[in-house]
Amino acid sequence: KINLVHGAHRDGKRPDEAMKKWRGYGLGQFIHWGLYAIPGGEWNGKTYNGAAEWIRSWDGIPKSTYDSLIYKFNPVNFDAKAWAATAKQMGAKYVTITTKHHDGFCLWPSKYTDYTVANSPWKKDIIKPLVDAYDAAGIDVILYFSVMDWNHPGWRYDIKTEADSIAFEGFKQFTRNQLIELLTLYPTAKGLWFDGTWDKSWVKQAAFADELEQELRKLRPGIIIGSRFRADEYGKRHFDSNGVLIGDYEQGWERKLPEKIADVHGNDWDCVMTVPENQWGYNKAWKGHIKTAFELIEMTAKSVSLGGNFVMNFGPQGDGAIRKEELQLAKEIGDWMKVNSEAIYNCEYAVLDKQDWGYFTKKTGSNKIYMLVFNTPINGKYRVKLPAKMGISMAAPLSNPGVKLKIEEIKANEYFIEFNNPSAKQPFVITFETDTDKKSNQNYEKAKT
Ligand SMILES: COc1ccc([C@H]2[C@H](O)[C@H](O)[C@H](C)N2C)cc1
Repeated sequence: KINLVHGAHRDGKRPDEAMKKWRGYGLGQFIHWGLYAIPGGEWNGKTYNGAAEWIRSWDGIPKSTYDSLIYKFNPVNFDAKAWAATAKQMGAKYVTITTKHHDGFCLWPSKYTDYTVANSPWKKDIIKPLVDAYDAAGIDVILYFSVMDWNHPGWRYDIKTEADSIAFEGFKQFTRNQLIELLTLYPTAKGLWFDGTWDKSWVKQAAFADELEQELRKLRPGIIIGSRFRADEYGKRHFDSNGVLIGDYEQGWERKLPEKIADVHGNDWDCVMTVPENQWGYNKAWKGHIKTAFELIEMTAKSVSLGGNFVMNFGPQGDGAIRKEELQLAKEIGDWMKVNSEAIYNCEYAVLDKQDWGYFTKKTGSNKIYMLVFNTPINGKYRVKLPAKMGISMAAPLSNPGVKLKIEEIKANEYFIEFNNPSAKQPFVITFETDTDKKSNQNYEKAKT
């Protein structure tokens, strides 16, 4: 083990109530909204091929021209309650909202820069109504904050000269001021989601970032900060030089999912996912592969089955309305969650071998197991392997608990649960209970000798 001052200060899952609540969310919403939603991936009739929220970095647009988009920010169709209602009916338990993306435009009236909503035609705070609306809907709010700030004169990609160093010192104080301002203005926020922390300039600030993280945790006890905020003194990010996760949960799962439980190293984690292949901010061209509700539900099931949460991104339009395709997905996911969310909320890795028909989840603190079925076996028999001495009882469709499904023990600790569900067009859930004393329940049929 290397002696580290600014590596991880804790190992393993945080045991406190705030983190237990986070662990049980299952499904979340990401919102990417800002000036980039106005051009929506297009400029002077030409489409930008990168991610729409990165359009400022496109050679095709002078930076000052992009920056003057502030004078066009007037989202007449913005309705915080409507956004929260969409998330509520979808079944999201938390939302991560961009307060400031890389372009430096602040959706709150920060007093540390003029580049905020206060100096736009809209004038009003966007974050406050959103925090209030989501809090009222019972959806916890996490504030996304990009450290990299293309608008601030003190930002540097690396520190090469004395002048860089002086400028960046000012930038570091500005960043600290804005973070304290956000936690002070929006005290109900449950976490900070940091981005724009990969450049050398910030990676070299191990001591400053470590002290700042500790200051923020003292200011807001219980606040949740993931592995994207800071590097250790050797420049290691996410996992420190001893391989220990820095922060409260792993934030490396961006547009990708772990395959097996070993991939998550016993840590908390969530996956943040775009609906198109790689568009976070609003992009007019809704092109390439657009994930269906079925795919997004399967990613949610897979995430929870591996002990994580799944966060689906929304990129509201420049006028403040959520695009109809995203509203439709939210509706379809919500309809599925209405029937099956018991298998998602407050569930965890079931410590059972994955089977071809889908994913296992386990209700935290109970012996209830859920089988989330995405691939129905032609013979209607669902294979389940249990650890030795563990029994299985009362298998039933989650949507129809009165139906007792036949359980056949086909060999030691291996069972078929029979369920013919030919009309299934949507993923469905079978549930059963395990108990440690196998002798106690004889309702499974011994394999025919
Ligand atoms: C350099 O590759 C990047 C950098 C930043 C991102 C940003 C996206 O703009 C979005 O905010 C995502 C959550 N974040 C990682 C994506 C890819």
